[in-house]
Amino acid sequence: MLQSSQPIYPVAGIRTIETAAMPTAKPPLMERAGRASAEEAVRLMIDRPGALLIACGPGNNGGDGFVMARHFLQAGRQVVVAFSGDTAKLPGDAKKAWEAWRDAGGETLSDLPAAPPEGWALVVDALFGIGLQRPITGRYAEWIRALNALPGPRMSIDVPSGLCADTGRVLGVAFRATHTVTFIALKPGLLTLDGPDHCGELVVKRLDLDANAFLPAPGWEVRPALFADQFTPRRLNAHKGLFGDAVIIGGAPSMCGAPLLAGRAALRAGAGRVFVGLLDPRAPAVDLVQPELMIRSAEHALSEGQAIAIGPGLGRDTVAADLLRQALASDHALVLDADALNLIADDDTLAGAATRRHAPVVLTPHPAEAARLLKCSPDQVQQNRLDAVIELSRRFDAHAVLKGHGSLIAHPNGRWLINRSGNPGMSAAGMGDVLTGLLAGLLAQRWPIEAAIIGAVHLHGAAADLLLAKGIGPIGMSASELPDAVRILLNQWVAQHHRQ
Ligand SMILES: NC(=O)C1=CN([C@@H]2O[C@H](COP(=O)(O)OP(=O)(O)OC[C@H]3O[C@@H](n4cnc5c(N)ncnc54)[C@H](OP(=O)(O)O)[C@@H]3O)[C@@H](O)[C@H]2O)[C@@H](O)CC1
Ligand SMILES: [K+]
Repeated sequence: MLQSSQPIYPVAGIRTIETAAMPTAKPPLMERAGRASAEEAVRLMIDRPGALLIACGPGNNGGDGFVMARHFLQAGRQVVVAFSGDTAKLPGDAKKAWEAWRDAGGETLSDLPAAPPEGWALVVDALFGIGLQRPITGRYAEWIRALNALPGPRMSIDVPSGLCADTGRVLGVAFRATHTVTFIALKPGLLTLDGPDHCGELVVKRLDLDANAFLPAPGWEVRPALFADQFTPRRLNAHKGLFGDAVIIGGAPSMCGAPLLAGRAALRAGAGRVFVGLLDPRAPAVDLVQPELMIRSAEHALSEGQAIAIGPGLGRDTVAADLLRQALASDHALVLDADALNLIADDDTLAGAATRRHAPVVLTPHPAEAARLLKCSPDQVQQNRLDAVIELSRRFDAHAVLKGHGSLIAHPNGRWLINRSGNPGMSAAGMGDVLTGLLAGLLAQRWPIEAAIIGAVHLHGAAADLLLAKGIGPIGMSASELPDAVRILLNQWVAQHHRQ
């Protein structure tokens, strides 16, 4: 079954939902959060006898930890709680949770104890959640480093402490969880930049709240269910004309590999025909590995096709700029990648032509290209990837994909998504060209623009995950291996969808 997508809220949205739900919530939300954490912890401690350690912080995240500790104490499990703050300064709900823990007979240590000889059954991080305001220093930083050094499973409550829940940045130092239980809904920072490295396995506990009923979700996690409408089985009486023509433009001298990779990906995504227009006058007339690709001069190829992707290996000279101008003037859906993005970043006239286009435009930058387009540094883009992709989409009135782990997609209508497929095997040359080709291939088959973008981004990562599962990578995974995996997945998903 194709799992449905989950909503994503920045911290401000989670706060709005909490504030609306809190007055009537029975049992209170913190009780639900502590209980949900305890249930998840039980699963992680199967076959792990002995004590668990819960490190509690000075806010409500710590409160969740005290509730969780009380559940284990009452169930007769040995649990050790460390809290270095002043209980008198705990916020209301957390103070009640500490009192209930104390009244149940729980003891609170003011420093981390030494681990028992057999190790902890589980280490729980209830130090900071969505209220983290600044980099962690001093005693809390020491605690996090010490906890990270412990063997065995490590669970974070709501957010790994030290991770910014909105951006995925590490503020000072962050707890490295093997499991994270997050409440109400996903948050962007858990899914992009350094978030996935710190969350481990991520589980959402909704606390019996329907978040969308309180506040419509601004963002969504990418899942195949979002583009499954396009999974049409092919009629027996099909012919290539039904599946459209994709056009890839690029390949200046010494850079022909990039558009050829994109072309192969477009074929594997199912395009009826793929034209590759190369700028290099001495380019080979045929791709001997993929002779189905129809290699043309760039000018010639531009007159073909239903969907155009321009940029892989394009170069930035006047010939390239002129081709980009022609592509922008066409009526077709247009994917801009690599040097096409760099040209637009450097030339206001080209940027204006991209922004004013009637047919859809998709920008697919990596962080450095995004920085050039936004006239800032790659670091600034990475500091807040979500804001960056939304700003790109707004500024160019275009669809934007910001690549990198936890790729982000923003549409001109304001909707955004985060993709979770993919792995470090994709940190290799040519992977971006494959994404560009997939997009062109799906657009050529007349997938609606949003479905094509979401589908291409997800397939791209899922194909790499399939290779990884077969032992092909992450080390040494290469871009030319991806298109075959894309084909397998796409056919599987279409068949699966029609069996349901
Ligand atoms: N609200 C609800 O309904 C529910 C909330 N729930 C739970 O509450 C969590 C949010 O709780 P929260 O708002 O109290 O924030 P939290 O993450 O505990 O941290 C705030 C404390 O940390 C401090 N502090 C911050 N940064 C610091 C730093 N770098 N270094 C040192 N101190 C720092 C900050 O101090 P201050 O900035 O005021 O000096 C304040 O004392 C949420 O993630 C979920 O787990 C669930 O129970 C469900 C219901
Ligand atoms: K935490």
